[in-house]
Formats: sequence, C-alpha cells, structure tokens
Amino acid sequence: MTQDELKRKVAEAALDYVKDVTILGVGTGSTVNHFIDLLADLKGGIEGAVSSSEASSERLKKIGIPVLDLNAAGTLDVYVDGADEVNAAKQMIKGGGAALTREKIVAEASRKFVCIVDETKYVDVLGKFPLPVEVIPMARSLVARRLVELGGTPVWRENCVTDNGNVILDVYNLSITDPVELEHRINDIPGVVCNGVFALRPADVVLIGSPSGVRTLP
Ligand SMILES: O=C[C@H](O)[C@H](O)[C@H](O)COP(=O)(O)O
Repeated sequence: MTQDELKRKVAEAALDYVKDVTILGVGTGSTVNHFIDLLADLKGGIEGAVSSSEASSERLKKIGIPVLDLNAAGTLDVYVDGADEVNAAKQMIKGGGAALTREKIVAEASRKFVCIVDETKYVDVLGKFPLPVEVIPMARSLVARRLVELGGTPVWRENCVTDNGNVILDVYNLSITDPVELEHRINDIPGVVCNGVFALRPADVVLIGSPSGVRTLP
C-alpha cells in the first residue's frame, strides 16, 4: 500500500468517532483532506465544523459543511487532525503544513482529540521531524538565536506565510526527550506565537494506519 492509501484508511477509521457529533473540529493536511472528503458521504447530522486553516475551510465549504467561528461554537466534542510525528504518550510534532497555531487552539477547545497518522509517523522519541515554530516576523532572528541556545538548528521556511501572517522556523537536530519541558521553554521566548510540540495537550486517541489494518494506541 502507498502512504496515501494508508492515510485514506486511517481517515476512514476516524469516521467512527464523529457519528454522533453535530459540530466537530477539523485539522489540516493530506491525511485530514481524506477525512474531509469522506465526511461528504457521511449520513450523519454534522451541522458545522471549526477549521484549523484556510485550506481546510475551503475544502469543507466545497462539500457543503458550514465553517463556524470558534468563538461562537464553544467547546467541541471531537477534533480530528493528523500529525508529523507521534509517540507512545500520544504527544506529537505538528505544523509541517504551517497550521500549528490554529490547530493547537482547536485542540485545546475540544474534549477529544483524535489523531490520525500512517505508520511512518510513529516514533520512540520526537524530533526527527524538524520542529515548526511560528514566529512574529520581526522576531525571527532573535528567536532563531534562542533556539540555537536550546540545542536546535533553526531554518527559516522561506516563502511561507502562515494564515496568521507570521513566519515559520523549522528546528532540526532536536531530540525531544522531555516534550512538556521543551514546549514550555519555546513558548517562553518573546516573539514565539506557537511551537509544534503538542505535549501539554496530547491526543486522546491515536489511530495508526498500516498495511495490516488500523491500530489504536493503548
Ligand atoms: O500544519 C500541519 C499539520 O500539523 C498537519 O496535521 C501535519 O503536518 C500532518 O500533515 P499530513 O497529514 O499532510 O502528513
């Protein structure tokens, strides 16, 4: 099976978690794109979705699902999103598609976070995937220097402007043995809007697609 077929398969498995949901949170990325496409055929009572990116909002609207403002929607029952890496503690690296800030907001606003990944994303220690950090443009160099002090090698993702008008630094060479501590430390750097470590609010359910089926992390 191709990686894309695995993404489709795990997206199908996530449908079980949204059957009784009327308003759900929807993430961003190629795995979630499959999930959105599958929502079109769902004979459920989905009345609307809170989206984590302009790209997902467009896709949702195309299939006739109204996109709601989080301020009006309040607490969401379920949030479905992909990840760039996930570990056994259901902590993640996210932001490969530059949507990390809105993703972290919608995840925080949701009772249940269902993370959908193919098997290539499962790791023992987070950090092989370069950690995305969203930064206010004027603070880019300052934040990069602070990230070097934390042991990383930040690289400016050129030609990328986030939905919030900011820039992304991708931090290489981190071995994230204490994700909660690192999430706090990067958040504390002035100019950082958000970092792609999702450990303070990990996933509740992690579905992993592989050629032999979809497994749920214990
Ligand atoms: O900013 C993007 C998100 O965090 C995505 O959920 C993540 O990059 C995974 O994307 P994909 O499903 O395309 O691998």
